[in-house]
Amino acid sequence: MSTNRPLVLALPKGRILDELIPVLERVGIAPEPAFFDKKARQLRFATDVQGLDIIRVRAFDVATFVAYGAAQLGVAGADVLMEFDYPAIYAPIDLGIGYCRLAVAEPTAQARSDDPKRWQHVRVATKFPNIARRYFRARGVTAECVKLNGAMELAPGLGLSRHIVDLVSTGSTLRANDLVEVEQIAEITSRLIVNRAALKTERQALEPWIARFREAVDAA
Ligand SMILES: Nc1ncnc2c1ncn2[C@@H]1O[C@H](COP(=O)(O)OP(=O)(O)OP(=O)(O)O)[C@@H](O)[C@H]1O
Ligand SMILES: O=P(O)(O)OC[C@H]1O[C@H](OP(=O)(O)OP(=O)(O)O)[C@H](O)[C@@H]1O
Repeated sequence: MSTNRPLVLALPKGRILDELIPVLERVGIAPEPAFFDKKARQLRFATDVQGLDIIRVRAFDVATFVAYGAAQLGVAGADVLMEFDYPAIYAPIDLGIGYCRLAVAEPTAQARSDDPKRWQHVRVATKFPNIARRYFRARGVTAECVKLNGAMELAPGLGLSRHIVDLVSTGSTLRANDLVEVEQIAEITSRLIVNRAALKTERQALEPWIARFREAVDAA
């Protein structure tokens, strides 16, 4: 079965976007000019490909749009995919962009005497409570997670938690806030994601896109 509605590709509006633009070029998708204007209020964009639109949403919301089938395709960080763990999402291709790592950090002074092997119960401020809980549970540690949407680095200094779980790339945010990475949870890159049900019902339309993204990554 196939439908005539346009395919929707959900892309994150933040930092991954700059790295995505050359990938889109290699795949052969040219969005309408307004897509490149970060100040534009438009959220849905036509492309030079008939029957393919792009939506620009928050990084976490890419996974939600694709999981619910509102978008058939998307690009999401492995951090977002691990946090939601949506069974409806298939993530076939590592695009090799948006590299960072997910880590446990704590104040530099605390790290001098703290021994991670002795942790039994930790309170953690994080944007990723599910990942953090799973990670600590696997280590036999009970984690009480305080969900924040940003600026986790403030939490230890203000007594909200002794540890944070956050994304780190250059490490400059940790350094600027007197924190140090003590454990790495996962290496993160962004993936092409596909709604599993759509892959069955709209296979003919979707499979060529998966192949083109794969070729674009192999050619990079
Ligand atoms: N240093 C980094 N910090 C945060 N995210 C990074 C970093 N490097 C790469 N990433 C990737 O970028 C994604 C965050 O993208 P984006 O900048 O759009 O979101 P945000 O601005 O942090 O969040 P929001 O959309 O809620 O404002 C992460 O999910 C991760 O996969
Ligand atoms: O190691 P670095 O290169 O310093 O990058 C890490 C920082 O970048 C991210 O924050 P972001 O800028 O996305 O803001 P947010 O905390 O509001 O999401 C992340 O949450 C860290 O704070």
